Amino acid sequence: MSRHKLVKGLDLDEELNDFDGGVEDDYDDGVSAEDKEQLRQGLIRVREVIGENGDFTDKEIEDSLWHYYYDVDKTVNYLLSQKAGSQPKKSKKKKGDAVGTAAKDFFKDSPWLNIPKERCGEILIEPLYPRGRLLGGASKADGAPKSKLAALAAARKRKENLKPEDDQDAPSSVTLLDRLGAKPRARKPDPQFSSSSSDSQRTPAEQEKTTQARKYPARKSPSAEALPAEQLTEAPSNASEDLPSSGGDGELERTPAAAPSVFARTIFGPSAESHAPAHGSADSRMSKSLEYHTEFDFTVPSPDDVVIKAQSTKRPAQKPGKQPAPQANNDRSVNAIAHGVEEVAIEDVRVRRKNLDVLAEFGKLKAKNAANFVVIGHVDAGKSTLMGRLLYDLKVIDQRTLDRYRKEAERLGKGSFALAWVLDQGTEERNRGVTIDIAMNKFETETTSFTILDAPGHRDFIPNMIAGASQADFAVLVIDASTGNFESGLKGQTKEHALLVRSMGVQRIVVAVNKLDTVAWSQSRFDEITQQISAFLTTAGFQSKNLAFIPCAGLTGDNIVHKTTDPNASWYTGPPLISLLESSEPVARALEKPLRLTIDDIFRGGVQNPLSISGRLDAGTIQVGDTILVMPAKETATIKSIEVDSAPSDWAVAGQNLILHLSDIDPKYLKSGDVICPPSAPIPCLTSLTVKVLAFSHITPMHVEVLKGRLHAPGRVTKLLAELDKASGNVVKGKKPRLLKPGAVARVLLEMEEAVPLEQGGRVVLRAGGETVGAGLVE
Ligand SMILES: Nc1nc2c(ncn2[C@@H]2O[C@H](COP(=O)(O)OP(=O)(O)OP(=O)(O)O)[C@@H](O)[C@H]2O)c(=O)[nH]1
Repeated sequence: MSRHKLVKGLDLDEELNDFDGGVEDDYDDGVSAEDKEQLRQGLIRVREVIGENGDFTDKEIEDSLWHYYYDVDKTVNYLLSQKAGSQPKKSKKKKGDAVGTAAKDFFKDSPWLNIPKERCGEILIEPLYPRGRLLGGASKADGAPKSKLAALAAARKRKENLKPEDDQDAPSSVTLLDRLGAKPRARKPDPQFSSSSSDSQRTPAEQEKTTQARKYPARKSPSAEALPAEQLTEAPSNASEDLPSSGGDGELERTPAAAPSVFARTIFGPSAESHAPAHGSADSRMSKSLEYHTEFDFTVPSPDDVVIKAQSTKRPAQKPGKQPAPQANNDRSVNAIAHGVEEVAIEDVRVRRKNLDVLAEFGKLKAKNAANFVVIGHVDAGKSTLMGRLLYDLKVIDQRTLDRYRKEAERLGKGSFALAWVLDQGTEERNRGVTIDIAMNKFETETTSFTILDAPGHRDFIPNMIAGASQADFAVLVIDASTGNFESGLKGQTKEHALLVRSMGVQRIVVAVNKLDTVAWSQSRFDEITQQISAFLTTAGFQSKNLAFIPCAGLTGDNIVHKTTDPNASWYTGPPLISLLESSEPVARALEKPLRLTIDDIFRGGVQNPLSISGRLDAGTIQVGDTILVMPAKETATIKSIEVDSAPSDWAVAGQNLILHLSDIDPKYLKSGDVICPPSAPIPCLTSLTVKVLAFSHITPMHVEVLKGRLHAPGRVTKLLAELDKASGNVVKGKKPRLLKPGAVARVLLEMEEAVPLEQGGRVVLRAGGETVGAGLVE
């Protein structure tokens, strides 16, 4: 399966945007912009529903909305019941009605309310102190009543000022992702329940601040904790009034047992009330008959923590203390993503560089030759079918899979595309019967390990074809030999593709004259096509010795892996396609050059690898633990692990197709087309470059898109500097070009809208208005 298709599917930005826990960066006065918008919309809707029925202030409505987590119905119910004075007062509450009507309403859609009485547990403890009321209310310390929102804002500000010491050294610009990665403070013992001396050493004012701050955690979902029964039955009031001073009588320090939540009380039903001793008595806190209740020291790990820890120690990847060291750059949010994921899954393993001599390792390997080839040609020439057949005949895909494809393709009325589906995995590709993006597949012969880059033939997807061509060592040009189609292909993408691959540095082409079954294996048709294509390719700069032609039919498998047995094709005595592929010379690898890898794709490589990239190593070597530089972002990252051709490896060399799992970088610094290089030898980032260009169509000073692999960057041809002699490359004197005609070679000046990672010798393609207008070399 295509690597691209296998690993795509993660939109980190989207995932990060989806994350809403603990984010405080965009809070203004303690209320996030999102909350404000929810409040604004909620207010409008509540006003619409209430109509004439209430003279509530905006603040009252907003406070109710806040507590009901923007649930308009519940807010309206509450407000109207307030107005009607129908809420039963606490003192008048019936025995056994511990939860109250409002709480039941709140949970009315919850199936667990119907628990048979005999299965209900019993709660024998009452809340240790009156719970904050529904809307919390504000501290009246300053004499003026504050709304819940104002209290929230104030609490947040106080919380900011009360950051623990270990946070104070952190840079002020802590990113969202850092927060994601931060160890949750909630895991620390709650000082309110801690009997530590440090707590008792704090001043009452400090303890008051802590209490206030803790009252307003980041909102995620309505919690039962926020809606105790008493709160649901009483008007908004000053919550702080209801809370005992944490620094006062020390009651809280002595009584760590939490009060039952509304959820618990709803589940346990009336028993909680009926068995509850008088509130505030010592018995209420330490009932002897309460088998499951023992004093719990919150400063030690909870039973859950113990179990989780025990489970985690069974997994080697979860070794505590193996977290990567904190990085200098604190908004390296990828680190934080990794941490965020690891908080809930598996802890990271520190990346250790083994200081391998990669070239020596590669020498020892005695690996097979490796070659990437791009399959090009006009739309519907039969490229995917041909490659599907190749993979099938080589037993890379089995009969069952092919039968399944055939069945599904027939169901869609596209039975003839079954083999193409081996490569075309996308739903849209299958529905439309058209390749859209490069599909990568691998196969091996005795001598060579091949990577197929199946390119789309349709003109709309030329940029994807260019991305594939940029990674290819040679090309297979597929030509539809059927009557009329060869001719239309010539006018279409057959020539354009051939020119493009040549421009990208490809020197060898195997021409598959396909669909010969449709012309009864006519030798004259084959000869005619060979002649025309050969003439074109040699003028496009391919040497005759680097051209090979083969008559074949991908659909029937003739001359693909096995020689045809069709009597009409007896005139052909040459080898099948696979032999021609194998005869390609091993590619010279730029092993000694500085590391260069153009990012092809960025994705989540798994739970342990939240950020991964793929691409072909153009030059140099790389090993696990290396620090790399991403250009043009100029950000560094660490190579956490490497996959070469989908197998884990400690190192990789030029010419290999890799997946690199990264750490210590924010994904926002990565995009397809960026270049990975060593910090000691960065690729230059250019805003202005001179290019020796071959014009495919007319070029004047104009806007163009510059493509190199997956790099697509807008720019402008600002000057036609000189026209060059095609043979010698020398400047043609006396000619100041104002326009380049198709076929002309010239030196042009390009100004880019932003810096692009390109260096001398880099091959680029220029496109404008959906057409390829030229291709060239950066000088
Ligand atoms: N008769 C015959 N039909 C073929 C042969 N090869 C492919 N076809 C048919 O040609 C149609 C197009 O085949 P594809 O493999 O999708 O062509 P493609 O070049 O990959 O198309 P794009 O990638 O979209 O440009 C399908 O209906 C195939 O069944 C062949 O050798 N003989």
